Amino acid sequence: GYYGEFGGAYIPEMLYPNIDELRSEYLKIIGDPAFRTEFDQLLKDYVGRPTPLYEAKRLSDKYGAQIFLKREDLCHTGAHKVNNTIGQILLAQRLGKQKIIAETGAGQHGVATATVCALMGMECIVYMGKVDMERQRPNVERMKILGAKVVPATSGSQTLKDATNEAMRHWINNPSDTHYIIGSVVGPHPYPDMVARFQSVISEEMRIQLSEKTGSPRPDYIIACVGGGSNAAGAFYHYLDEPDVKLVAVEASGMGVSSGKSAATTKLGRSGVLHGSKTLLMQTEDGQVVEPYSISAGLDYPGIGPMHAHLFASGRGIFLDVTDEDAMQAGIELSRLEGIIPAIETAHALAVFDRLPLTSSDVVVVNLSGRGDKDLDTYIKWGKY
Ligand SMILES: Cc1ncc(COP(=O)(O)O)c(/C=N/[C@H](C(=O)O)[C@@H](O)C(C)C)c1O
Repeated sequence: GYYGEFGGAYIPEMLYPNIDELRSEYLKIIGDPAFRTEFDQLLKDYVGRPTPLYEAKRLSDKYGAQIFLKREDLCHTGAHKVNNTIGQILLAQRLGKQKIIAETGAGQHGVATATVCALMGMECIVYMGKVDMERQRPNVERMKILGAKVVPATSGSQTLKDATNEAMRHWINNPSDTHYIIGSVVGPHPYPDMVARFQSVISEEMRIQLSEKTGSPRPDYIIACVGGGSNAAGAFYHYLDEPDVKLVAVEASGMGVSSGKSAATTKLGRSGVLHGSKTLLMQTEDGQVVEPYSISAGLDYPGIGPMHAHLFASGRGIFLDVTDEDAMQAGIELSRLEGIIPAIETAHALAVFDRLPLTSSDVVVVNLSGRGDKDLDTYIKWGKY
C-alpha cells in the first residue's frame, strides 16, 4: 500500500487484527460481482448517479476556456462522501460487522455515514470536534435526525484530527464487532486505496461524459480541492497514467501560507506519520502536529492523503493553494454566474482559473464536491455579497 515513499500502515499493535482482516479481504470483496452489482445499484437508485457533467457557459465565457462541472453536489446528502460510505457499509456487512464508527470535520462524511447506517439498519457513532460541531451545526442535527450518535471530540484542538484520534481509540477498544468508515484517502493501508477505488466512479463517468460532449475522454485540466484528498482521488483516478491530463489539486491556505493560520500541507508540511499513514503533514520541529486553519472545516486538516503526497513529490500533480477570502469570492462568483452555491471546500477549486494558462480550446473539469447548504452560516457571517 505504497505511493512512492508514502503510505503504509503505521498502527498500534492492537489494531493489527482489524487492519490485517481488511487488507486481506477488501480486494476480494470489492472484486466480487455480487458486491459490484449491489454497489452500482445503490449508486444509481439511491445516490442518484451518474452525476451530471454540466458545461458552465457563463463561467467558460468569463475565463475563456470550456469549463465543465462534475456535479457531486447533486449526490444524495449533498457531497461526494456518500460514494465511499456506500462502498464501506457493504464491505462492513460482508465482514460481519454490526456497528459503525466514523470521524467528521465538515460533517458531510458524518452525514454520509449516518445515512448509509440508517439505510442498512446499523448502529452509528460519529466523532466530531467540538469546534466543528459549532461551525457545522446543520450537519450535526442531520446526523441525529438520521439516528446517529454524535460524540464531541474534546481533546487537542477539538477539530478533525482529534475526532480521528478519538475514533481510532474507540476502534481499538471495540475491534471485533465494529467497522471504522474513514472519510477520506487517509489512514493506514488499505484505506487510502479502498476509498480511492470507491470514489473512482467519478472519473469513470467523466470519461464517458467527456467523450459524448467533446469527442475525447481526456480533458486538459482536472481541478479538485484537497482536504484528505478523496474527491480529488476520485476525479483523478482514471487519468493518473495520462500525462496530457493536468491534475490540479487545490489546498486551503487559510489566512495565507505564512500567516500561521493555514492548511496548505504540501507547502508547510514535511514527511511524517499521521493517522497510521506515512505522508506530508504540518508539524513542529519535534514532530508534534501543528494546528491547521481554514474557513472550511473540510479542508482544515494538517495532513494530506499519501496518494497526493506522492503526486506532489513526483510532480505529477499541480498543487495550488487558495486563501479563505479568495475561496469565498469564488463561491459567490459561481452562485452569480451559474446559480449554484458551492460548499466552501469546493469553492477553493473554483478560485484558480486565472492562475492557469488557459486557452479557449482547453477543456477543464472542476469536481464540484459539495453544495453550500451546510455553509450558509459561514457565507452569512462573511457577508460580502
Ligand atoms: C463538500 C466537501 N468537499 C471536500 C472535502 C474535502 O475532503 P476530501 O474530498 O476527502 O479531500 C470535504 C470534506 N469533508 C470531510 C467531512 O465532512 O468530514 C472532512 O471534514 C474530513 C473527512 C476531511 C467536504 O465535505
